[in-house]
Amino acid sequence: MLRIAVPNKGTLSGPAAQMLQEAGYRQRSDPKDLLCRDEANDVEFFYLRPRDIATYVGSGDLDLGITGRDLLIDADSGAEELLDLGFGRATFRFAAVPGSIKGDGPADLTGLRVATAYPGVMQRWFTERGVTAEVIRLDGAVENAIRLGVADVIADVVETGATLRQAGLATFGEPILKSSSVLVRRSGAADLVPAAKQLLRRLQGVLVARRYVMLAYDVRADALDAAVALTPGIESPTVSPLHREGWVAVQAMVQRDEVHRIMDELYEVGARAILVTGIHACRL
Ligand SMILES: Nc1ncnc2c1ncn2[C@@H]1O[C@H](COP(=O)(O)OP(=O)(O)OP(=O)(O)O)[C@@H](O)[C@H]1O
Ligand SMILES: O=P(O)(O)OC[C@H]1O[C@H](OP(=O)(O)OP(=O)(O)O)[C@H](O)[C@@H]1O
Ligand SMILES: [Mg+2]
Repeated sequence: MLRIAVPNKGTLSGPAAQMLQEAGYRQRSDPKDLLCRDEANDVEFFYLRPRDIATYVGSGDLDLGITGRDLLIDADSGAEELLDLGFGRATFRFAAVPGSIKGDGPADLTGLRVATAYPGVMQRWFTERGVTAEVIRLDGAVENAIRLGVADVIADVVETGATLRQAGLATFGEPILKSSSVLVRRSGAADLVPAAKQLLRRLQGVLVARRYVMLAYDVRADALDAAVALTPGIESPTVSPLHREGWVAVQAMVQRDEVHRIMDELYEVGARAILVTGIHACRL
């Protein structure tokens, strides 16, 4: 039975379970459950702290896991990214009291105290740049470390930036990394077993279903080339004859975030009855 690690709490937990459900897997009904067997798919889900997931997968005790890219890098435990799952996007950034740091380059941090819940990410970042700084490991509420005099600078997850603003801090410098939820496996593991390949394909299918919509419209045959140039689809659009002579119906997948622009342009080339429908599942 395939063994998968899923976040049990926190930002990634709900969206991870939702995505697995959309991919056709059974998920726990009680948030206190730490194990859920999906007999039909021959998969067992273990609900774990997202920070621990790379450790279990890196050791080979679990086959695959869902965690954050920042947590994967921080753990440095022999697990590697297999697929970006697209939710839980955040940047990992330096922040300080505005004006308190003399510059925003790595060397400007020399000798400073940097508080973070991601000491592995930070140690590596400093080592790679040959900068000596003191990394202070905290568990959370890192923003408080500066006003409490424990650190000069923090390095933390920033999503909306609201937490930093409320603490009177501002980001500086380039983002340390861009994080997202990721599917991970043991580094350098042999080929995926069939059940793991199937899970990967299903998750890729969910990503496509989320990214694309189905567009259908009618257009005069003499404007078909112009319309199809706007909606080339994945392989090629489906074109079927309409009962009304000289008209055809077209169906093609288009990216959700482009659909309104494409509809405007289709209308301009003469397309009518332009309809958009969602895709619930997909295997390309
Ligand atoms: N707004 C956010 N706050 C915290 N983590 C976020 C946010 N957005 C995305 N993430 C990602 O979620 C992961 C951290 O999840 P984790 O469950 O450890 O912390 P959390 O969501 O802050 O929960 P808690 O602090 O309550 O334990 C990281 O990969 C991080 O990049
Ligand atoms: O940019 P924002 O949208 O404000 O989100 C980022 C903040 O959210 C998280 O804190 P969390 O609430 O998890 O508390 P913690 O520091 O105790 O983990 C994270 O550590 C940042 O502080
Ligand atoms: Mg947190």
